[in-house]
Amino acid sequence: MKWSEIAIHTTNEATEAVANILHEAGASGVVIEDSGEPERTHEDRYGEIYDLDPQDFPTEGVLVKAYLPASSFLKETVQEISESIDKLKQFNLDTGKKAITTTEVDEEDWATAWKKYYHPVKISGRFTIVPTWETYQPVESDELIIELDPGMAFGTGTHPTTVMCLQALEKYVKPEDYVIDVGTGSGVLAIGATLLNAQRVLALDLDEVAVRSAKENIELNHCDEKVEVVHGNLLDSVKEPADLIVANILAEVIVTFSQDAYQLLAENGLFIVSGIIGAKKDFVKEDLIQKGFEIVESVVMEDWVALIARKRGE
Ligand SMILES: C[S@@+](CC[C@H](N)C(=O)[O-])C[C@H]1O[C@@H](n2cnc3c(N)ncnc32)[C@H](O)[C@@H]1O
Repeated sequence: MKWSEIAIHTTNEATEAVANILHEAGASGVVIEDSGEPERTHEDRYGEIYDLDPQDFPTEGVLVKAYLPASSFLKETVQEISESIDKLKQFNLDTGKKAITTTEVDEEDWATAWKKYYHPVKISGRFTIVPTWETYQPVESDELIIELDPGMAFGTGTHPTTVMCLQALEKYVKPEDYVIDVGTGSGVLAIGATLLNAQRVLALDLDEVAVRSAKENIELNHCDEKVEVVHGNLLDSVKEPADLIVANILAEVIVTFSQDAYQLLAENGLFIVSGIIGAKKDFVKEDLIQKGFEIVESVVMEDWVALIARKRGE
């Protein structure tokens, strides 16, 4: 699994605000490397003094690093982060050089480090996402727990686009629905639909790694009897009509298969789409209307948009 490391060189005073921006951009964890750190005295939890290697730290200022599952949203996410950092100047915060670099890192480098920062999180009225290595006791009687180890696939469940899809599923999935999840990633939306009592779910992804990860998570959540995971491009291999199609994929990709989605959906069937950066909302909206959908709802979270569209009668 590949991760995108986004490193921002900033100042001490802006560190917390920058870390916050990275969390809001969906980072599962943020690491802070302060140039002053190696000079401080450190004790481990057994009371032994240890030294830090100065080579692991910047020579001046602070490096704030965030890790996100490598995805097609990297360019938009970096742009969003950069704009949010620029806005900090309004609060008279000196953000320093604000040099942003992105690097692809391997699962092995990051796998153990990021888990420290990923904890159970309630993301809607009923859904709580719980990492597999945490124990969690449900608080509400109707709470739905999704256990996840995103491993190498996109979908810690906490990215705004995923959260909006899960919230929409919670609102619109009806028992007995046949649901298709296009670009399933970690399988999080397919699991969500199953927990909401969808009759059957088809989860599709073009990435073999995502297909493996989705299968593992679906089994972990005891949803494998209802969910079929298939390796494939968008809706190319699908013939059977669906009641609801959900896709958290880039705007440019949504418009390439919105016609297929329309044809596959039963009358009044719903097409829930996210992965749309704010500036592309009208572009997707107009495409969906032109293909025969009516927009039922439009939801915004941070810089991202989700649209819920209904297939109008022929
Ligand atoms: C942003 S992730 C969404 C993951 C998950 N559904 C979620 O909401 O967290 C997009 C997923 O779409 C998959 N994908 C991208 N292009 C695809 C295509 N042409 N056909 C099928 N899946 C695709 C990617 O591999 C990735 O797993």
